[in-house]
Amino acid sequence: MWQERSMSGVWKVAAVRDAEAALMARLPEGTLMARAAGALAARIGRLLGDTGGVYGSHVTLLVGAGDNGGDALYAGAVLAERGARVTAIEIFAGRHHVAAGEAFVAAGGRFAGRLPEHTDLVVDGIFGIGGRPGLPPAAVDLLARLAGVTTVAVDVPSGVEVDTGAVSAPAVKADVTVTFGCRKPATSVGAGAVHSGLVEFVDIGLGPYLPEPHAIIPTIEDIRRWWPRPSPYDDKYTRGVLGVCAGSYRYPGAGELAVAGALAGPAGYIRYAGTAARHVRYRFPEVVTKDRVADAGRVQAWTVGPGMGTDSVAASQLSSALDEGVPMCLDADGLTLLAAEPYLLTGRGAATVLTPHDREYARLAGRCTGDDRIGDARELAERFDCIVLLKGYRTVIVDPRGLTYLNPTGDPALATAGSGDVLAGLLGALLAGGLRADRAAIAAAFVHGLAGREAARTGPVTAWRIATTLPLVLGEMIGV
Ligand SMILES: NC(=O)C1=CN([C@@H]2O[C@H](COP(=O)(O)OP(=O)(O)OC[C@H]3O[C@@H](n4cnc5c(N)ncnc54)[C@H](O)[C@@H]3O)[C@@H](O)[C@H]2O)[C@@H](O)CC1
Ligand SMILES: [K+]
Repeated sequence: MWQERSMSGVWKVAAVRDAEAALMARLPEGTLMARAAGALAARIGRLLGDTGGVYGSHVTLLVGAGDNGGDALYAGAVLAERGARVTAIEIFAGRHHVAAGEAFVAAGGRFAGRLPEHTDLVVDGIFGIGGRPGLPPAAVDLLARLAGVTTVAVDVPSGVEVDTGAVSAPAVKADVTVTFGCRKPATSVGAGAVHSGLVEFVDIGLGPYLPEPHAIIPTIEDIRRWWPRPSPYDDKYTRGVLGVCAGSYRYPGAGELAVAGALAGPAGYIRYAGTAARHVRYRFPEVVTKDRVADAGRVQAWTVGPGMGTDSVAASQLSSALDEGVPMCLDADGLTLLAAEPYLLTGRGAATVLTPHDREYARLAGRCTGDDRIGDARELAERFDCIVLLKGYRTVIVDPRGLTYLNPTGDPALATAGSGDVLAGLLGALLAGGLRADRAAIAAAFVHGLAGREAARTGPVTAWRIATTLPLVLGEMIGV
């Protein structure tokens, strides 16, 4: 039973089917479909309202053989009653949800063998949670001819693998996906999240019947609740001291960016250790710098890796930081060092967060990320007994027990050099501030994403601009 949080959980098909069966057994037949179709029609009505209204608009339904097509047809019936000209095209000739088809025709909708002259909005009712990856050629052809038309996907974008979000074959690219009962991986992770566009959740009453979710999408309220705040009795030490080992003679910028990210976090004190010390000292007078981790003094957490290099000096810096036995965010070159020495973390008592992008993942896992990003992250978390933050448009965060979170604030603008250095610094500061390591990873990704989006509003995004936007976002949105 996961009633309270059903808005932000993500469930796979088997769990959705079980919950639907349990709920349907208590309701008159057709109730759930009526709820779904009513909400779908309302959402389409709002979209059409933005472009001249429902009356007289041209809506095309792409209708598969199952209940997903039924939802589209019932919604089409509502729109036809409101004066839209609604055309339904069967993807599989002669096969559609019979009762929904009758209601659709009775309301004034019409079935046609080919596309109408003009379409204002297309509804993807080809496949829902019964869909297998890919689309039939007829659907691919129709979608190509409808390119550029506003597209609303029913429940999930057809063609996306529902349980993983993988797009391994042709799939619908929606502007809006209206999803029923709960969110699914198809709309929440991987390329599927991109194909879903804006996801609108419609509550059809499944909440009480859903088990523990496959993954959780944190909300801004979660982040506000978790973010450590100083008490009147705190001093700079009790707020947490973070050690940052990042940057080098060759890449001093990585040190500066990691420290900039860290300074936005809740730690009271940042110690820097590395060969970019001079640069860091000049840019941040508030940071105490040393060349060597071994000389840095006591800290409550370490961020190690960005731009530090992978030579023997870097390896000994990492090993000194590991010796401290405090929580650590290990990123970038630190991950390359770990890939070369996979037993580095064995027997470690303190939490470690690994923050790979796809190429770093491949180095660590010995294989590329595949179609199932949640599965990929879980595999690495189990292997290293660590928390893994696998970066992407929807960053996946898993703990070794398999608890999984999907960050909803990702933005393409974040894919810029040095952006990850800022994230690693911020994450480390949250660890030093005493936040549980999985939450530190989620909170850092969430706020980092918000900062990227905010920075993108006023021009091209650079890592430095993400870092300098963090305090603004924290003040205005998280209330720090
Ligand atoms: N079960 C329920 O309680 C509710 C279901 N609803 C809707 O029902 C949907 C699920 O309906 P169905 O279970 O009928 O399944 P779908 O409507 O997803 O379609 C399944 C049909 O398409 C075929 N198919 C799937 N992938 C294919 C592919 N790649 N190529 C060719 N054929 C393929 C299947 O063999 C099957 O005949 C949900 O997504 C949702 O839209 C909603 O009405 C809400 C209530
Ligand atoms: K669909």
